[in-house]
Order: sequence, then C-alpha cells, then structure tokens
Amino acid sequence: MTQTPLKLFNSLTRELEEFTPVHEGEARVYSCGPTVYNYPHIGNMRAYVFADVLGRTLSWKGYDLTHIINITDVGHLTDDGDAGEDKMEKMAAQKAQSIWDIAKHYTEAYWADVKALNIREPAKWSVATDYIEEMVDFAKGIADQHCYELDSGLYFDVSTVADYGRLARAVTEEGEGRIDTVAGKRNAADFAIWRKTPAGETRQMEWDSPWGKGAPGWHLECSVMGEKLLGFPFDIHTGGIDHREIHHPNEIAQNQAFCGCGGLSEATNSGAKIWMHNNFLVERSGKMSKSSGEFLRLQLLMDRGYHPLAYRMMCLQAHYRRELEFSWEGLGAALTRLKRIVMAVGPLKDAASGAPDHPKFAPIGEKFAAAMADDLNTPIALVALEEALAVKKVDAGIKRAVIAEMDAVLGLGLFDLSRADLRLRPEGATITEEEIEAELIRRKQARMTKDFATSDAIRESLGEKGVEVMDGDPLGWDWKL
Ligand SMILES: Nc1ncnc2c1ncn2[C@@H]1O[C@H](COP(=O)(O)OP(=O)(O)OP(=O)(O)O)[C@@H](O)[C@H]1O
Ligand SMILES: [Zn+2]
Repeated sequence: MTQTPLKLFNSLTRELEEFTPVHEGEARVYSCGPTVYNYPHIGNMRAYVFADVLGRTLSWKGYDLTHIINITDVGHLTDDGDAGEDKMEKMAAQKAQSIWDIAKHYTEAYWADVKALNIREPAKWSVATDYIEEMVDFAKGIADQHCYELDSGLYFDVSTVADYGRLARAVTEEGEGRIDTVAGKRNAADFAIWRKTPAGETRQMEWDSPWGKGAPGWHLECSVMGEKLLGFPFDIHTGGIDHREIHHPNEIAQNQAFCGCGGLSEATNSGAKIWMHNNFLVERSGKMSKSSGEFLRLQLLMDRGYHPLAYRMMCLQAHYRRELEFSWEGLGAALTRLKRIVMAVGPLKDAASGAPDHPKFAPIGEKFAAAMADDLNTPIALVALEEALAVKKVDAGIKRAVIAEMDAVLGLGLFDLSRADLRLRPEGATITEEEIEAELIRRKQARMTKDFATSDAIRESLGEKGVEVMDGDPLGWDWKL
C-alpha cells in the first residue's frame, strides 16, 4: 500500500509537492504547540489531529520520523500582531497564581486531550522557557544586520530580508491591518524578537539579555526550537491557518536572517521546506477561539456522552485544508459511524494476523494509499477502510492485517475499542446501566403479554431519566443515555 509517492500542499508555493526528505530516510517535522494559558478547545486539537495524521503517514511510508511539538509558556501576546499583553501573564494575574502553575495545569490538560484523541507522543515536547539561552544567542547572531532597539525591545526589521510575507501573500504597506501601536517601528510589520520589561516593573517571567531584562518574542521561540532540535532546513513545519498570516512569516524572516538570506533557495532559507496549515474548526458564530471566552473543550463532549474518538472521526471526515463546522448532530453522526466500524472490527480481533497483500484487497488498498498520498485525503481513506471491512468470504486474519495497517495511519485505535467503550456515561445521568437493563427486561415481558400500557409507561419513565429507548436499532444499541 505504501508505494504511491506522497504529495503535500506547501503553503509557501501554494502547490502540491512530492515529499522528498532533506535527510535520506528521515522525516523531521515541527508543529507549533499550544499556548498553555487556558484549556485547549477542540479547534486547537484539530491542529494536532492533523499533525498526528501527517506523522503517522510519514511513519507508514517508512520514514524515520522526528516530530517536535512545542509548549508555548511565554511570549505569546494577546494580539498576534505584536500588541497587547502576554497571554500567560494576563491569565496568571487574573487567577492570582504563578505562571509556572498555570503552565503546568494547562499543559497537563492539553496532554490529556492528546491522549484521549490517540495523538501519538512527539519525539519531544519542547518547552519554550527551556530554550531562553539559545534564543538570546540566536537573536545576538542576527541583531546587527536585521534588528534595531526601541525602548520596548529589540525589533526585527522586515525590510532586511527578501520577500517578507511571501507565505501570507501579504501586502506589508501601511493600511493592511497588521499595524500596531509601537512608536518608532521602521515598518508596520516589524515585530519584537525580545520584549523588555518596562522600567520599574518586574515580571514573573523575565531573563537577562544584551537588550535588558525581558522575555523572548513568540516567533523567536519557534525559530530557535526548530533549528536546535531539527536543524535548518528540516522537512515540514505545521500549524493552524492563522499562523500563515503572521507567526510563520515572522519565523521565516528570522530563519532567512539566520541562514544568511541570499544565496540559498527559498525552500532552504525558510527553515523548513514545506509549510502546512490546517483550516479552522468553526461554529455558526465563527472561528472557535480561546480568546473569545466561550469554547468547547473535549471534556465537555465527553460529559455529554460523546467518546473523544468520535471527535477524531469528525476531523478525519473533513480534509484538513477545509473549514469544518462543528455541530452536535455532526458529532453524533461521527460517533454512529465509528460504532459501525468498531462493530465490524469486533469479529476480527481474535484472528491471527495474516499478510495484508491479498488480491481481494488490492484495489481497496490502492484507493487508500492514493487518498493518503494525495495531501492526506482522510475522507476517502475512511471510505476505503469501510470497503475493506465489507469484503466478504475472506480469511479474517488477512482482513485484520489490512484494517490494522489502515488504522495505524488514521489512528482510531480500532482494535482497542469495544462497543461498550464508546458508550460514555453523560455527566448528569442519575440512573445506572443495571437499572436501565432491568427496566428494559420488564418492558420486554410486558410487550410479550401485549400489555402495551405498561410497556409505554416504562418507556416514558426511562425517558424522564434521560434514557432513549431505540427499538430495532440496526446497530443493536437498545438504549442511549
Ligand atoms: N478554531 C481552530 N481550528 C483549528 N485550529 C485552530 C483553531 N484555533 C487555533 N487553532 C490552532 O491551534 C493551535 C494552538 O493554538 P494556540 O494554543 O496558540 O491558540 P491560541 O491562539 O492561544 O488560541 P485561540 O486562537 O483559540 O484564541 C495552533 O496551531 C492554532 O493555529
Ligand atoms: Zn510556532
């Protein structure tokens, strides 16, 4: 299944490009991680489901994968365009807690979601504050030629690198909307790579630097961790589509400066050869965002009785470059689809694994491989998986091997899931499963004696306790809480 060459959409060129690794046999990937000032919302988690599918696909294709995801615990301002307060400082002040405690709490919450969504652990979770020295060194190296100092910090002059903003296809003249209030900047798009602590203030997080006490800029962090851990150029840099506009163009500008600007090709001096961006999860009201206050957490989905992998399924059902609109109905449909698949996988669980390259599966295997190689087309790959499950009169071991291979790429963990696992107990539920089963037996007996009044009364009383009775459900789920 793994022969078709992998094509990925490169935001730098806005074209599909064949993946050819920088280092033979290897794939080095950096994904912008969460800013741990709050719980991640399910939109944030879409970015990591996408990066995970990318990583799994590269592993499946035989590349030795090194995936880095960072944890941003300093430097990300409330406005990506370099204005406002540090998100971490602001939350710490609001909660009257130390930034370190805030970071720890929300990093752990993020990791819990990562686990629940079957997102594989990266080679390293690089924590921004562990790399301050390296950040200062990086900044020192480019400061003379590319930066200037203002009272508020060290600024990067975007006119010193060729083609600034090419990733965003942005016009950088004034009036374009990325201007902020810092007086003295040479160009509207210039950004702080080091922010000085204002005179007379102390911050919870501040370090010494040649430009005074302060903290690194958010863009600097990712440039430095990418370079330190993967080396320039590495293969793929990922993030949400919002990063295509400011964060990644700024990272690229720093990387160009670090690599010496001229001489090198665009792919080489950008730090990474391929830049990939997932589109947003949106609600009717617009992009889901932490900053807007109200947002959906994975835990809330679970509290309402939706298994977290139903959300992963929902993500897989949409191509990562398409916007995905969240709805409870959509999530319910994804859960039902997952249930069907899990039930079809059930009988294969105990089969001894056979060889997956059976002729009966060849066309389906090719369809799956072509879909994944076509810029990670998971919606079609899912259909191929269902088609493989539907193949009749074939040895269970062979089928098991085919499904296992596909599942290793899609990451639903099908062989570890049972029908019962998928039935989560909603948080507010009062009735126990045993009570429900007992009531349903009573109802069955009533129906056998044609006592429909009692049968209806039982159904109604179960309904009042939040239990929906589903007579004749094709999946064999007699009830739902
Ligand atoms: N609605 C969304 N859908 C998909 N990806 C998203 C969405 N919102 C943010 N992302 C991505 O999630 C990842 C983590 O983002 P981060 O933790 O920095 O969020 P944030 O910018 O602090 O929060 P927000 O933008 O939600 O207020 C980034 O790659 C970002 O691009
Ligand atoms: Zn980043």
